[in-house]
Amino acid sequence: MEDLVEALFEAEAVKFGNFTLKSGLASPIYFDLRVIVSHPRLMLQVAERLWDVGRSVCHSALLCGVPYTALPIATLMATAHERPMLMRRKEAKQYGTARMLEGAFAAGDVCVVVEDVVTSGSSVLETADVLRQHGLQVRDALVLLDREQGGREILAGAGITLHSVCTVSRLMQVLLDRGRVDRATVDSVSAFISQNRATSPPPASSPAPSLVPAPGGGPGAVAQSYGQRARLPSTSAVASRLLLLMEEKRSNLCVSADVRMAAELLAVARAVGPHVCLLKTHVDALDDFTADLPERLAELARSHRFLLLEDRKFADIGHTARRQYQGGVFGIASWADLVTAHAVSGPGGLEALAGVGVPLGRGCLLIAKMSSQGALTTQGYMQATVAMAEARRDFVLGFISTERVTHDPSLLHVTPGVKLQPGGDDLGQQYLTPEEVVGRRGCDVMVVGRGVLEATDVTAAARLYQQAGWDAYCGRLQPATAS
Ligand SMILES: O=c1ccn([C@@H]2O[C@H](COP(=O)(O)O)[C@@H](O)[C@H]2O)c(=O)[nH]1
Repeated sequence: MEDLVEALFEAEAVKFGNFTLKSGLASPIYFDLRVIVSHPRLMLQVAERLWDVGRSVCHSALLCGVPYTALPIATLMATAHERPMLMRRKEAKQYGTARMLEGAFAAGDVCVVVEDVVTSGSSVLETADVLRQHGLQVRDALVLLDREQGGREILAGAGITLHSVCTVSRLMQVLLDRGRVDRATVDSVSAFISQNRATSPPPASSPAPSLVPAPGGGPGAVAQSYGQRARLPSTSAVASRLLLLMEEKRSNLCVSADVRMAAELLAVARAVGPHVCLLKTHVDALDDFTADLPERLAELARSHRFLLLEDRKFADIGHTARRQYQGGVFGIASWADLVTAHAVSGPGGLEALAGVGVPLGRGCLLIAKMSSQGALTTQGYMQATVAMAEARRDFVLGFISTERVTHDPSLLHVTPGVKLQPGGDDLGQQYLTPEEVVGRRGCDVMVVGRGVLEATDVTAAARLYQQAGWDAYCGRLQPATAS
């Protein structure tokens, strides 16, 4: 191991100086393991040492390298030890199969994640999430270098054991013993490491929410209670209504009542009513919609204290969207507290919807990031959606999204694709757990459809999800605000 550390130093994979990290922190040490592709012997050495530390968990597992640096390393391990490999894409292909994961596997297969450097563990978690969403079991990750900044503990919390070839303190000791660095450098690195330990992972593709202050100061959205957020001056009336209701009912559960018949819809509303803050409908998918249905639903919503969300996903030009919202056989604006809309048509569509909804006290959730595999909601699209929401704060109370797209605590994140077991369906739906969505990603409301509807006891299933969602929420609060 000592020789490997020195070889990494020689290859300039470890550097000392003053570096600004992606997070904005100034660090006295920098690891750039990408350079090892130019050193074939070193590559082989790294792959062999990783195999050594992971031998007991790798011998019957698939291997998957975190893109990109660990991809060639995992390839060397897989070929040398004849283990099948999987390749995770960073972005789904925009043509052909649109797969996020390449290679052959079956649900239940065990896969070991391979990574070059672990800091908070977020890159390993991103890859593990994709693997788990495809039904694979991920229990172990191998890493060349553990920076000892909280990644091991965070991964353990997600059920993943980290096996490392080397830690940063061991690496510094080797370099000191071999006269490659002086004592002052060792001390500054160790001070930096101990002062910059993560306690929770940042959500995928964005900075750690609990560390980001809310606009105007104070803790970020994730650390504040629903009740506190309801009372912020920037929170709209309709968002505040929902947040207070969530606090009062101790529920961040939205059941998606995707049924075919009106009687079934009413039965679901009755069965889950006490356990939800929102009931989501697709009234255009009912075989027997009648004009009296909305009032019967609204009556149940009043008696059980939940709001109605019609998941209409408006996407047309303003002139048409206005008619679809206000008129037609469904008369959505007259009964749905909230609706969903795509940002794809630009601000005109939203303006038209707001023109109808605001005078009626209604709200809108803009669709920022869909749950389905290969969704075209890219980072740029998500940012543009947030900008559009910010311009119509009187109407837009938040987003439909599988991750937080803003740290503003007065905007809500409502997340579909939730089940107690991660996985997916055969048409691209992808499921995350309540703990992942609410606890780790910091989303606010979880949308559960088939997870509840396909249960033999719908009420008991709703109660179970309500508890899981609430526990995940309490777990992310600052101690002073947890209830
Ligand atoms: O990105 C999205 C947006 C909306 N949905 C809707 O949520 C439910 C999910 O149902 P499950 O049975 O839990 O899969 C469904 O009504 C979708 O239209 C979504 O899944 N993803």
